[in-house]
Amino acid sequence: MRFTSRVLRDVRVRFAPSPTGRLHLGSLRTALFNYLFARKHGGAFILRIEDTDRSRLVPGCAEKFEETLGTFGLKRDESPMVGGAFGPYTQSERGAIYAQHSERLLDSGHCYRCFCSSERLDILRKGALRAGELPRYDNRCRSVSKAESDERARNGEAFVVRFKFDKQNVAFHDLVYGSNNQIADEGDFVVMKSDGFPTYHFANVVDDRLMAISHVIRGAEWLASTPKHVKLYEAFEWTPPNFVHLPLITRDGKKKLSKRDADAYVAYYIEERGYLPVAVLNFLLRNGSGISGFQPGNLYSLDELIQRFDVNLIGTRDFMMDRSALDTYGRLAFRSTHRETLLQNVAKHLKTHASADIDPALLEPAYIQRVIDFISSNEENFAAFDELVTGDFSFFFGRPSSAAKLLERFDATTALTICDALLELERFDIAGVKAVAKQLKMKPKEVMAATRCALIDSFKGPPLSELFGFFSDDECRTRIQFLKESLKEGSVSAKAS
Ligand SMILES: Nc1ncnc2c1ncn2[C@@H]1O[C@H](COP(=O)(O)OP(=O)(O)OP(=O)(O)O)[C@@H](O)[C@H]1O
Repeated sequence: MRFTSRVLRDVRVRFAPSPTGRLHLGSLRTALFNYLFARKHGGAFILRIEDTDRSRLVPGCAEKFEETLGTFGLKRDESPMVGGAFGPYTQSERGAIYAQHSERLLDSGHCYRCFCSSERLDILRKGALRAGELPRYDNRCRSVSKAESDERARNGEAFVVRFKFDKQNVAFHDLVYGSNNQIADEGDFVVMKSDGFPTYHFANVVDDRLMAISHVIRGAEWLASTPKHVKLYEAFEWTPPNFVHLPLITRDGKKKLSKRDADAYVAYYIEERGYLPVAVLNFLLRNGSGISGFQPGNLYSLDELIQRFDVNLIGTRDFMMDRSALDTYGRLAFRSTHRETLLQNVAKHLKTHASADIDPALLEPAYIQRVIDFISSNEENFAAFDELVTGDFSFFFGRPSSAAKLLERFDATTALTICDALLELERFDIAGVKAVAKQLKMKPKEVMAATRCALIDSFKGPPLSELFGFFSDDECRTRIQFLKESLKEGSVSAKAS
């Protein structure tokens, strides 16, 4: 069944992360698809916080999710912070709603209380595993009479609420994966835990219904649980929403990227490394899935992505995280970003990440502008701001901090002699360096290499003539003088101001 790509009525989608860690690239991709779908069809994009797993809560996460979505321009129409007519949008604040709905299914006979101890469940689980089977509850408490169940609950006995799961006729249609009857059959599943909190499945169904969600767009790891949800909708006599499961970003082609992967955090790429958000979004879509006319290597704005988004084009193949592609988009993003914005972002990143004793003059817009012009005039570009702080272009914002690099190629006496001779120059230019080479009876190439290293702490990099054009004579002298001092002290760790 093809999905008609037109403006639909009453489209409401939700991105529903659990606040158990920072947002990672996989979740961001799923959030992006939700957002594109909502905007494409004139609908609402909702953020719901699914915090029913109390044991894994990380304080502050939910607020950070809102901030991160904002950073990427994924504007929420409703959320815990934005508010909205269907709130509260945090599941832990919806306890009374779940209790009331579980009562409803207890009354209708679709659910029952289960008093089995955790020891008994453990024995069942281990027995199944020993037999090479999937653990499955044996539905024992189904046979406890209503009167006995009420009595035991009144007496304060601990219980969970289970749903009578009939796995017949559970097929459903998914807009990406098509007809589906995958099923994780664990027997009658829990809807309310003994701590009074709902399970993911139950809260999800109740909230999606009460929040009038038209399309459930989430990662494919939930495909196998969807039959449970379908059965819950049936029990409530509700029409299920449309299901749109998305392929997952994997670490290695198999394992789903998750909050436990330290280098998968969105904040790491934006705040630490300094990639522009639009670069990350394009990176996440780089296999073209869901985007009409997608050309790899092109950079698309969020508006263009909305225009091109088509749910029928979402493929079912999982997507491996290959970070090397991110730099390509990083470079494209810098090239296409408005100068003013770029300047502000560079300054902001430097203020946070450069060393505390950085010369304030280096943070002036005019200086940053010169750096950017210099880099782009060399047909080069940076992919992320951290290249200006710790990477190939860091020499613009920090002087060499030791003579270690120079000593990789020159012995200390030769290095010192070259520094002394360079410091005698009135002007720093190629002719001056050649004159020094002649005076020291060295090859010009060698003295040029030493000079470049004194200026930028590297034997590679822009032509020396351009470096002389960029740095003032005073700055060249300061850098060479510093190196001379370090060589004299024999120190390799002295810090430049
Ligand atoms: N690797 C992934 N690729 C694509 N979507 C994902 C990925 N991981 C999670 N999602 C989706 O992102 C949404 C929010 O997920 P959530 O915040 O619970 O992250 P999670 O990584 O699944 O958490 P956990 O740490 O419990 O594994 C869900 O719809 C989920 O299916």
